Amino acid sequence: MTANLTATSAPTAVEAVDLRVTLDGACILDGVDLTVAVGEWVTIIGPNGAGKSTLLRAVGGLLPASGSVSLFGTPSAKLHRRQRARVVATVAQSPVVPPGMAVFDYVLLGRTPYMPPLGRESAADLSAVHDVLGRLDLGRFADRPLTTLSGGERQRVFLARALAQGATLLLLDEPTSALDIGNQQEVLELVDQLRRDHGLTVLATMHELSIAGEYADRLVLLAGGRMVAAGPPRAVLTEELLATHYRARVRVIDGAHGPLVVPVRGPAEQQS
Ligand SMILES: Nc1ncnc2c1ncn2[C@@H]1O[C@H](COP(=O)(O)OP(=O)(O)OP(=O)(O)O)[C@@H](O)[C@H]1O
Repeated sequence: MTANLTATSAPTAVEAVDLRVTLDGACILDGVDLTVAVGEWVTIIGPNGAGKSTLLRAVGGLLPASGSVSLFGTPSAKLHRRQRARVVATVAQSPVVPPGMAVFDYVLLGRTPYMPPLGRESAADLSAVHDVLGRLDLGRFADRPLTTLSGGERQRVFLARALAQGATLLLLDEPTSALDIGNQQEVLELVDQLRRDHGLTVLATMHELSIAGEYADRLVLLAGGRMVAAGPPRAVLTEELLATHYRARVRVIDGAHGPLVVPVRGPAEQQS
């Protein structure tokens, strides 16, 4: 089991203990302990295949895992699907977009946990969607097919659906992977603002290390299904840890909002 990540005595949004996931006979998560305080932003980093998405999905109850997960003090196993959906919203790496579906209808899907089975949306559901579209400056896109939006606009719609769900824990799997650098910053600033305005808790995965460190309160470094480091960005984004676990040659520079990780080439003789 890896070291516990408990950093504060604040109420916890996520408490995962000895989380293990085996898929097709392969051990993908190998005993991970993770605590995320209410209102905190924790980002999971690590090389390709480290188990980042698997950890996020296990926390969200989207795949079977052994060990235990509690969400806001309630064992996740005791939450029915609809109850869990009111607490935690997941934005997948590439959400499936039903062809031709308009933005409004897509965001309305976020209200499913509040609708009776086979029932229709209520006035409160419609009002919640209008509200969230307004807050995210998406009102003008309401009738547009989602597939016609740009990557950045679409990412805002995915967040809108998660917010319409009313959940206070956001699980974001590489929320910026399809975005240019400007849109990356815009989307992450938006998440941070929503976090501050609405007391959301954020657990994300990310490959952009400098950006990960600028926005997260704490980073978790996964490698081979194990947590190999965790703590404030300055403690995790070190040249030594990144060389060991990413096999990356980098320089880490002090930035105003956290360490900045700059990839550097090796000496010329090593490149031929
Ligand atoms: N159904 C499955 N059967 C066997 N192995 C699987 C299955 N699903 C995922 N894996 C493996 O689990 C490992 C972890 O996958 P995961 O997607 O969690 O990694 P990741 O850290 O998010 O990777 P990336 O950064 O590339 O997105 C990978 O080696 C992947 O091939």
